[in-house]
Amino acid sequence: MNVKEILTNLETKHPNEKEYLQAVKEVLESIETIYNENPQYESAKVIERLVEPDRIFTFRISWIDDSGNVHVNLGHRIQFNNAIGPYKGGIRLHPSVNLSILKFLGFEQIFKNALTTLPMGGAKGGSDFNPKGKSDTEIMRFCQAFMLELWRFIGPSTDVPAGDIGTGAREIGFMYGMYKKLQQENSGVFTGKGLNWGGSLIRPEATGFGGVYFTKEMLETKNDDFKGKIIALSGFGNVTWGVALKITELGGKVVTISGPDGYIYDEKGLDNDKISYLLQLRASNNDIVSPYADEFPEATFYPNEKPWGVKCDIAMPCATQNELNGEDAEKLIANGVQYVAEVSNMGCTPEAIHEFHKAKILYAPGKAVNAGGVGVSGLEMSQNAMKINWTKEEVDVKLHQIMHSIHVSCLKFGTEEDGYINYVKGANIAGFIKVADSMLDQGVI
Ligand SMILES: NC(=O)C1=CN([C@@H]2O[C@H](COP(=O)(O)OP(=O)(O)OC[C@H]3O[C@@H](n4cnc5c(N)ncnc54)[C@H](O)[C@@H]3O)[C@@H](O)[C@H]2O)C=CC1
Ligand SMILES: O=C(O)CCC(=O)C(=O)O
Repeated sequence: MNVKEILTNLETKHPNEKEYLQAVKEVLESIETIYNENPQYESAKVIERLVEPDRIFTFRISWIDDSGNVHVNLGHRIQFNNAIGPYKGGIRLHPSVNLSILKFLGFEQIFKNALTTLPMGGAKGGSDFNPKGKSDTEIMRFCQAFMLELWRFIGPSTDVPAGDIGTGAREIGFMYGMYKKLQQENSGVFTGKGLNWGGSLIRPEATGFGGVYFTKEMLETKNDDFKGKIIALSGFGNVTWGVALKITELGGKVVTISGPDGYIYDEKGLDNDKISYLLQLRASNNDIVSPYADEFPEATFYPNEKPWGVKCDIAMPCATQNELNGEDAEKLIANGVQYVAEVSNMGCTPEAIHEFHKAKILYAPGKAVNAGGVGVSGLEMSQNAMKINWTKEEVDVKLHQIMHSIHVSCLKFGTEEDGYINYVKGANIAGFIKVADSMLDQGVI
């Protein structure tokens, strides 16, 4: 494989898809050596087949707001690769959604899902619908209209969507309700469902909890733990909530959260009441974090700034892609950061990752750190298929096993000669080998 040549071809074909090209470049650079050492990959054109989605569905969504006005949005589902199992991945509802963003997310999802040890292929979907300021009935009408198009392409053994930015239990409920009405079946076609109708315990917490379990293993490579550590988080959504909850339980202190309007510094740290308040803040649909400082006056709100200038031991981006850049990384390093665990998908830019690697700071990518979310989605699928419910403890044990196994894979493929762990390389190689070998087994299709 000639990485440069493949990237040049992709850039020519998809010139405006910068996030997708960024995600592909990172994976190709990580796997280049192992790929070229195994000529069977080249002769089966594994990479050329892997970098293009199996198919993309794009559709118009028309819906009516509470005042009777008609709105039109675009919806998409990218079914990227199903070599190891049914297509699986979340649905993002955010005005920034476009094909480049969904393709990068779907591409990352292939390797992430492979790392979980469970049989799930990679997919992603979403719409440029903006949930900000919408009423519950408007969200319901949008979700129903979205599903009116998507239902024909998904199914419990074909493609199983779930949540992502802007899609939580409420939206999954509305989408699942419409799917069921159209398909006339009550099956595990979504994950992240409500507990009363087929959901799994711990799925809401799973991305955050899994991220913390993975970070705990990173710390343990240096005989370290969370006790007394200062942690900077971004975002205030589902993932930030789960991460904050588990870190606090393990004795760490979360001092920042953030939103598109700026960041909050809370020197005393988030306690359980403050963490519960995050759920309220997210459910308000205003997408601003500043009300936290009104509710808890000991905290300070810094408008239009990111949280990466504060002094912390561990940084965990939890909001969106490319939210931590090279300059942010330099600031974190100057302030003594020791570990960076990316919980958002592709939260760090290539320049930031370069800075962390150069400074030998342990940095792990989203596809490893946040895989607990889709991991527990896989466990939800298993429970649905068996028509049983596991207890909280049973799910949590399995989530620990999944995160431990991902960490072991990263060590196996990412440990360098001097002992430094390159988690990017480790996660990409481990995920790639499983998918590529499955593609070889199944012939050219
Ligand atoms: N929900 C899940 O199970 C999983 C989520 N993730 C990733 O975690 C991240 C957060 O997702 P959730 O917490 O589920 O979503 P959410 O909708 O609950 O929260 C998203 C947070 O990110 C912030 N945000 C979104 N877009 C932004 C932008 N353009 N600029 C600044 N802030 C922005 C929002 O203000 C909010 O605080 C995303 O990168 C998502 O892809 C990854 C794995 C699973
Ligand atoms: O639970 C899932 O199926 C997917 C969650 C997700 O979208 C992700 O891992 O980025």
